[in-house]
Amino acid sequence: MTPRVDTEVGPLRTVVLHRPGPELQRLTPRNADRLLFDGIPWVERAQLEHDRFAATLRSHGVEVLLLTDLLVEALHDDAARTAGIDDAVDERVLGRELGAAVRGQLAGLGPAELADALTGGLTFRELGDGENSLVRRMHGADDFAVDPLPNLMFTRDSSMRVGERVVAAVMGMPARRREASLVALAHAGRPALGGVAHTDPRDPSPVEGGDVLLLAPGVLAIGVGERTSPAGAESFARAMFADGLAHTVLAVPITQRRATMHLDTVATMVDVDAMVVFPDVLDGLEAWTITPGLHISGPEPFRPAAARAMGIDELRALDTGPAGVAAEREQWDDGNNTLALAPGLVVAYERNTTTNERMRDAGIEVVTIEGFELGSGRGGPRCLSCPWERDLPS
Ligand SMILES: NC(=[NH2+])NCCC[C@H](N)C(=O)O
Repeated sequence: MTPRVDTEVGPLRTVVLHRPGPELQRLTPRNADRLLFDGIPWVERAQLEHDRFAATLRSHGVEVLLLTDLLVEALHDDAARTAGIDDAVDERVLGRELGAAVRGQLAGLGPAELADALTGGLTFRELGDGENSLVRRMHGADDFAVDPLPNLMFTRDSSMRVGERVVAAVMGMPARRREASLVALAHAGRPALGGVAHTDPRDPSPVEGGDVLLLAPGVLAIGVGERTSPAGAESFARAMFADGLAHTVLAVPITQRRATMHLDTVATMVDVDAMVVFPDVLDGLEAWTITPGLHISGPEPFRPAAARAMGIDELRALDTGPAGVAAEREQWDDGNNTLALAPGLVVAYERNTTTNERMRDAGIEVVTIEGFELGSGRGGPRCLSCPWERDLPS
């Protein structure tokens, strides 16, 4: 039977994570902004935190698939190798001659080394000796000939599973564009896992997984803001309806700024009828309701619209603490970005003490992990995980 994911909170069986690797080693104060990091992580420590996160999931009976393992396996296949290399080598940056040389260099690598190069990138210093190229001479030795993908560990954003379907995202930010094709490639090597289908390969409108919340079977919320555009939400809704994967899609406007880059930075589901929400947005959150045939109504307040679509009386909102500085600090540190292991059981960063306490007061069981280095890219347990299989909540 093909694994499936229908909700945010059904008992989690299998998840895809990416253990941060050589790509994090590339971050410097000069490139961090462009590569979407707010700090320079201590890499070994980030890996340790990630290993502990994976161990926490395993101790709750969750099978953990690591993206690098899938990718290396996929890169045994010639077509996959060519696709990965084609996507990584940008002739607009390298020019024709050097582009060909870099292709040749990558083609000579074994699957594991190629996976390292595709995720960690290549600097001009790391290119083999070769032709007398203006491009080579005019670039600094530490400039990137192939960009690294330091955000790859946020596996939630680059692909998502809705029902049986795995959808490769269309990434909104140039720094993350290649992640989605790399992830698609990694999964394509494992057809047993269900395969990947793009919403529509001709459609470039962005939709990132951090914006897509499976509120209940057949009911999706899509944040529209910095990463997902109205056109992306519309085409995603159309694709979901066409394949019978949703009966209602709620498009939820969120402020276009760094702190609220995805819907899951301000709200995540913690139980079948409850979310943890950043108090500053709680009252203002609205939704456009879209149903098959692209019938659109709204906007109206989000929670009643969501409850109606979900067929429940009320969608409970637990907040991050009283609006103000404390809540703002914890929202920035991904206090609202929880990963549910089952209804009423979530993984959260330890540091967000107020939010965690409030969730516990409301009867939610909170398992904490450290996230001091992992969080420097602005992502919490939900962003760091792409559920591959969940049971339906009972
Ligand atoms: N689903 C999420 N909230 N993901 C967080 C992604 C963080 C990443 N550095 C970015 O800016 O893209």
